Amino acid sequence: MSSTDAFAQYPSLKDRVVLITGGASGIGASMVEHFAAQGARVAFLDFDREGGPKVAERTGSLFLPCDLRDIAALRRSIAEVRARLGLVTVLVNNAARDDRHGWETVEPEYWDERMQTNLRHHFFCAQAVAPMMIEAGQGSIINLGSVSWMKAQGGMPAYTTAKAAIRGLTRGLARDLGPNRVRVNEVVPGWIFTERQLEKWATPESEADNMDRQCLKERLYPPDIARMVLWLAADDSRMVTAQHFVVDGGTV
Ligand SMILES: NC(=O)c1ccc[n+]([C@@H]2O[C@H](COP(=O)([O-])OP(=O)(O)OC[C@H]3O[C@@H](n4cnc5c(N)ncnc54)[C@H](O)[C@@H]3O)[C@@H](O)[C@H]2O)c1
Repeated sequence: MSSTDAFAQYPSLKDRVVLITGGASGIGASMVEHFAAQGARVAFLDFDREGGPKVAERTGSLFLPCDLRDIAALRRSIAEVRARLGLVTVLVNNAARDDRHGWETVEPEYWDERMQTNLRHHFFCAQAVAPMMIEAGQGSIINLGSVSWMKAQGGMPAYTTAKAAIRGLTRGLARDLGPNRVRVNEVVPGWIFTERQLEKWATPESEADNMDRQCLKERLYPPDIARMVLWLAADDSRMVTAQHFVVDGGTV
């Protein structure tokens, strides 16, 4: 990152139990690092058995291997987080996969798998942690959306459909859980230069096109998202719920 490495410390995050999905790489790994640096007690679920242990070792966090498409496994993992760390009061629903697919070739099985990867586990993780948040008297759930559908981006209709649905999930759950002091918000990343993006999709042309559309003429990196997520998790945002926050350098 070209900006400062200094970032805010939130006293309310110290010792808080935080659960992050997809923490083994990319934006999720940065969030694990940022929450650990706040003194939070962090657990993350991911099916990457190579990357997960490295992030866990670097940050002193708890890595539980889990394929989030398997709801029974997800529920077992979250019960284990509770047993080992205590009541989860911050959930970041981050895991997803932006595989490209042509609209002509999509079959029902593929469509369903895309929903399982990009949408379904967000709800079931929230369902599993909400009772802990209610017991604790507070909670913050942060769902990761995407600007792709807002920009009418093509080439991955199942992904953009799932990501658009994150907005509805966020607002519906915010209404249901608000009386119990559980907040639900969405962070919407623009194009964030993770290893996967650099490896898979970044070309000089695509980057130049994106930079033309950004007001701020710099690349965005995972910490730019992690720092917005910290604020939404902390008590500093105590009356903020049912909202979405776009972090994209001002893309039109
Ligand atoms: N990078 C971007 O430009 C960008 C843009 C818009 C939105 N987002 C969103 O931000 C979030 C993080 O994206 P990223 O770029 O860091 O992605 P990434 O691919 O770098 O990391 C995603 C992580 O989720 C894990 N994961 C995926 N499917 C899983 C499953 N079924 N079970 C368990 N773990 C699984 C992966 O192993 C990986 O560690 C996603 O929700 C993504 O849609 C990213």
